[in-house]
Amino acid sequence: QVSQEEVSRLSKAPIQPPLLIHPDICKFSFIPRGIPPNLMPQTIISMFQDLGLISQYRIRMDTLAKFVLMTRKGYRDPPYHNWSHAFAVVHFCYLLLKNTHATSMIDSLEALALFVSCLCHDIDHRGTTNSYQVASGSVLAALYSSEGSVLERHHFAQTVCILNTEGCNILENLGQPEYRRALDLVQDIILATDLAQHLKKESQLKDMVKNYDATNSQHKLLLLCLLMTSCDLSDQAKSFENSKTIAERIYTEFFSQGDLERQIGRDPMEMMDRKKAIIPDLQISFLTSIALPVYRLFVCLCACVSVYLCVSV
Ligand SMILES: Cc1nc2ccc(C(=O)N[C@]34C[C@H]5C[C@H](C[C@H](C5)C3)C4)cc2n2c(-c3ccccc3Cl)nnc12
Ligand SMILES: [Mg+2]
Ligand SMILES: [Zn+2]
Repeated sequence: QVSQEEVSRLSKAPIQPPLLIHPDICKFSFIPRGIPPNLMPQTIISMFQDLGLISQYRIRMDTLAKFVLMTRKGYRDPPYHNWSHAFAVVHFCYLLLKNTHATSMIDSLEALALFVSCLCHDIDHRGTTNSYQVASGSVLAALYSSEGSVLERHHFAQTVCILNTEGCNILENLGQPEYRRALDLVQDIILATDLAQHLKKESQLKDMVKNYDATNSQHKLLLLCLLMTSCDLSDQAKSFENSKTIAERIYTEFFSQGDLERQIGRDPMEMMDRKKAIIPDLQISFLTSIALPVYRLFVCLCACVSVYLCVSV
């Protein structure tokens, strides 16, 4: 729980425009960690406001404040999958929604669902992977391993749990059909953050990008998943210094998991094994085989859509 005092302090604070919180906040090169952690909740509220989501969906300020604070509380503090990662992902999503054609390709409910998904996509992450949940026979594996994407199903369940907490339901003023659609979108988008699932969709994503059809709901969903993955990996799209710092946090998590796997008598994957992993090599293969293709797809999509927009105007 969060204290009523904290909620009312945040909900009564005047909403400053994002640029007043940090002059570089609207630049893709901005490192979100430049925002002090105690200012992150109000920066998120400021982004909600700037995207027009508060007025459009009649979100009560005290509800939004409690929702953001409960979400922050929902994150643990592993080296990488913590609140500051969630904030970095939300910030990139804000920039995407402000600066690219994405807004012409998705409607405002989808934008709301994407933004909320970015905030909540790793809630209660333990700093270990899906395969470790299954290998260690964790409670989450017992709950979700039959459907796969164990962690991501848990992140979504935690999100619903917060929305169902008294005074936290920021979607309460949506009509019933919109509410249903928003929750279904948040579920699909959070599930899309399982990289194993993203890799399986590679060919569908390529096809969507080539013949993007805004009336095709499958294309819309694939686009939202691509945007979500772009946000989740966005620390790799910044300065080398930032990418290196983030990779170090990720491998700290991976190697701790490798140590745990040894303790339960299992042989860790190379990228989890501090004795075998060569981080530069692993990062080059991650960037070339997973991260770069994501951003190339997005750039290609924007090119295709801007041609489409010029032609259709
Ligand atoms: C910099 C960087 N490096 C990363 C290197 C590797 C992997 C990774 O999960 N690899 C795979 C490789 C195969 C096929 C699937 C399932 C498993 C087997 C494990 C993926 C992730 C990495 N990652 C993420 C990230 C994004 C989403 C969830 C978790 C994380 Cl950690 N965000 N940034 C980074
Ligand atoms: Mg995740
Ligand atoms: Zn993430």
